[in-house]
Amino acid sequence: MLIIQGITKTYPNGVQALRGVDLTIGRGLFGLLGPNGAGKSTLMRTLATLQAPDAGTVSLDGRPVLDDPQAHRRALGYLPQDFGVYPGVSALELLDHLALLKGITDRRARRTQVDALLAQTNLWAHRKHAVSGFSGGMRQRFGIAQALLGDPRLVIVDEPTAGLDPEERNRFHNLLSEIGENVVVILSTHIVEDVRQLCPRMAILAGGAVVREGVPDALVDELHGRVWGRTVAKSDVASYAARLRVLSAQLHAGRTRLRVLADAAPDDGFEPLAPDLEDVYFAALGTAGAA
Ligand SMILES: Nc1ncnc2c1ncn2[C@@H]1O[C@H](COP(=O)(O)OP(=O)(O)OP(=O)(O)O)[C@@H](O)[C@H]1O
Repeated sequence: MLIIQGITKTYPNGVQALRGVDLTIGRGLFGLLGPNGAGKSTLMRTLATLQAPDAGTVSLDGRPVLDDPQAHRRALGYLPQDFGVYPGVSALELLDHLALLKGITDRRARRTQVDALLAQTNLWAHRKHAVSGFSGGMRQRFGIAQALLGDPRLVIVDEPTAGLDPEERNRFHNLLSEIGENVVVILSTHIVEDVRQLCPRMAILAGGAVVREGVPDALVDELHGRVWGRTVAKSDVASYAARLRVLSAQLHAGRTRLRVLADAAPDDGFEPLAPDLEDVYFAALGTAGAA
């Protein structure tokens, strides 16, 4: 169990990236959803003990994390947003090296673990190839292999599926959900679909604060009867947006499909829609999604 209380962070340039974040996160995949700049990476780096917050506490299984980062790091796996690798070094060599850095000094134990992780992440056949030449999906799977070194109790993955093609993304999802059976996994992302597919619990972060938290299906149910749709001419979108709470405005065959949040049909042209997680996301952000 990971308990985050009152985490705040203001950068030296005055940007208040986190404004008192409280979250309690149990075993399994937890989705942390938020737009660019919401503070997700700042929170992930804080949990990874790579930067200190101005205030707040974090505990993992009852033990304080920020007081003793060194000890905590051994229980932690982290796949950062930008994962750099040394050019020309094979997956096997690099993973072995990272295992050593993580304190797995016994040669035999290290080899056993490295081999098992390369197999688990479906990279065994590529173990002698340079990671720098891997495809995006293989690289991210390697990122998971290194994050799992040392059997961490908490695994943090920051925007891991950006740039992956659908097949690679699927494969990566399966790997993540497998891992989530045993440990706390925090998946930070701006992709609603990732959270919908993978996470039994989630939170939405916006402007450095948690604006929504819970079970995705329950959050969707709360919007039942409040989401309305209408197809309009592109030129009319602005006038609808001025008087209604537009959740999203998406082009469809040259016209615009509006999804609106309202307690009753705004006018006769609107039909009731089944809410989805994207509606929850945009309702929480209080802004319209991309047209
Ligand atoms: N080192 C830094 N110095 C100053 N400001 C920063 C720094 N890192 C992040 N910020 C600012 O803090 C805010 C939160 O950034 P953060 O990277 O945590 O958000 P994010 O939700 O992860 O977004 P993204 O998906 O774009 O990474 C942003 O306004 C960002 O510009």
